[in-house]
Amino acid sequence: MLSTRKIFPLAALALLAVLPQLPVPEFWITQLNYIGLYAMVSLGLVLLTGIGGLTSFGQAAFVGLGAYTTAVLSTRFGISPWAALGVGIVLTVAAALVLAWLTLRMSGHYLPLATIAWGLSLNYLMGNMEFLGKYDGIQGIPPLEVFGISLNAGRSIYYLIWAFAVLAAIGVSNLLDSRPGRAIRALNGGVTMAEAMGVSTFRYKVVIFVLAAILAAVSGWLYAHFQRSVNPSPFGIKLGIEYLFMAVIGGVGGVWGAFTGAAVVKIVEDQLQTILPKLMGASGNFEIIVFGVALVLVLQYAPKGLWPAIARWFPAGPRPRDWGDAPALESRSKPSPGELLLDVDKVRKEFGGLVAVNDVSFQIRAGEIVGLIGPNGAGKSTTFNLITGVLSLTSGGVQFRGEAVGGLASRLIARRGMSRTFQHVKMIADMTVLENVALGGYLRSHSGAARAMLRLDRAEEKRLFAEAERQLQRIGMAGQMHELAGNLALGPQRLMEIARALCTDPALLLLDEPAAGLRHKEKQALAEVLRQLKGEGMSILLVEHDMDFVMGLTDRLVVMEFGTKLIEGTPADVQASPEVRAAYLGTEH
Ligand SMILES: Nc1ncnc2c1ncn2[C@@H]1O[C@H](COP(=O)(O)OP(=O)(O)OP(=O)(O)O)[C@@H](O)[C@H]1O
Repeated sequence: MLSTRKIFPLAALALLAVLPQLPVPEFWITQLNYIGLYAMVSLGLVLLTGIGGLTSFGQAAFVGLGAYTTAVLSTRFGISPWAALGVGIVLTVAAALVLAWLTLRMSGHYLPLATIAWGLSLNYLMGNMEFLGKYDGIQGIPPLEVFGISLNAGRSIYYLIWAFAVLAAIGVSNLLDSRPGRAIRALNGGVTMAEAMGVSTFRYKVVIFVLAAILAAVSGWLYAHFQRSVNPSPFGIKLGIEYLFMAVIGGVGGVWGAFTGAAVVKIVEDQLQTILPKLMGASGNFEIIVFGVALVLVLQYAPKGLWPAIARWFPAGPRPRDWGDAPALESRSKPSPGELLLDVDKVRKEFGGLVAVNDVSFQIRAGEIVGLIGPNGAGKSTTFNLITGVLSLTSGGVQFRGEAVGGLASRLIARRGMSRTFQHVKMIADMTVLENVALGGYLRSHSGAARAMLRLDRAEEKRLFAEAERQLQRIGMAGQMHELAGNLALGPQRLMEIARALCTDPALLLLDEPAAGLRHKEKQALAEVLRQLKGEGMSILLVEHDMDFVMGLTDRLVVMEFGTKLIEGTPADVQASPEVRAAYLGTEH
């Protein structure tokens, strides 16, 4: 039986295919052509802005690059439009790489500003270069040919436009449901978690920026051969902003939001362009005002855009469990019990004049659970972040399995077998528990974006889901694997983070205040899971504020106060220590 989830896209595809054969007025075919072209560009923005959290106002310039490349090459040099498409894509990738290289390492507003500058300058270039026909542009662009058929009418190029648009949508949705897709979806919540899972966040930012640019350039190429002429006006900053409108109004969270947004904006814009000047009694682009107001309203009342409201009618079922017989992922050689695993040697961190961690040393041997405790502000989290590479050391060193890791990026430390959770849970709230945990298997798998888009990664995906399910079983959460992570209570969310860390196949598990904010019952469940992991031979470093929680659980405790190691010993030693009592009583009660 086909579900409504499957029937809807098939019906939409069938309708798209027969429409030009029906007596539909030419006007609507033209509208649909524009919607397909616009949707491709806003699809790139869904990937870039909605999923990856990066904003670009310069997509119209990439459309222009694709359009002008084919216009120049086909009219001035007689080069085939298909070859010109290849050249356009190469130029686009080169321009996108340069922009990405310059801006993506910087945080904040550099990318939006750089894309505005890029959009303005390219548009200026188009409008002022003799060679590009200045503001008149280039006319006489030949029609496209496919298998000897000339696509010289709206109804014939329609098929090519929509073939590209549908293929792009399928490629992007395949990408989002894959190993690189999970890494891309992790970008939006900041880079720390993704890096801790071994993801090079810079690389994926570049990947989505380049992909979005390619989608825009292909749309521009189709546009040029559909219009048969180009001029600078559709590639300016106004359209750059309009593409963002489309993505936001339709819904930046998913592929079909791009199509919804393109359709709504194109159709409403046309109507407004005829109605508003009549109402106002003057000519002008009054629709911009309406769009501005609409955008504010959408952001206020439907921040996820219009598509999620439509998608409610087609609820997705749980992911079919087809990984039952998938072979296990490869695992690393395990340290032998008692082997020196982590050697923290006089690590120091200064923030300006404040010494947050003052030459702290301790060791962890394989099979131990060590607790790092101390009152608020003692420097526990900073020490933890120094070990995991989130912060750089002022001085001192960290050795892991005999190898110096101090100063390495956190993703390189993760690669060596340290895996962590976070004091404030970091997850992808709109992904299922299973998918969140599968992100932990990132470093144990290899498929890249191209394989994912072509769906060549399914065997590896099965192995990843099988591993994620195994880790969820290990912590007793297999029953919740299909739930959205954001819908879980804090206790299960913290356990899910532990399963995600276990999915990396760690030699050492680092837990940052795992019991913080948990209710008594949830703390008990967590302690039970940690005891069981210890029973299985897992080595754990636990940063914890709650003394009672660590007492019954750890082999050894390192107590910090004011950035310095106060004492190290068994829980009994620590409990009996007058200094520790003073530290806790003095600062807390
Ligand atoms: N990025 C930073 N810049 C400046 N000071 C910082 C920074 N991070 C931490 N500190 C300071 O370093 C000291 C140690 O902080 P840290 O968060 O490591 O303590 P903690 O023991 O983990 O405390 P808590 O239990 O409250 O998390 C504090 O005085 C804190 O204000």
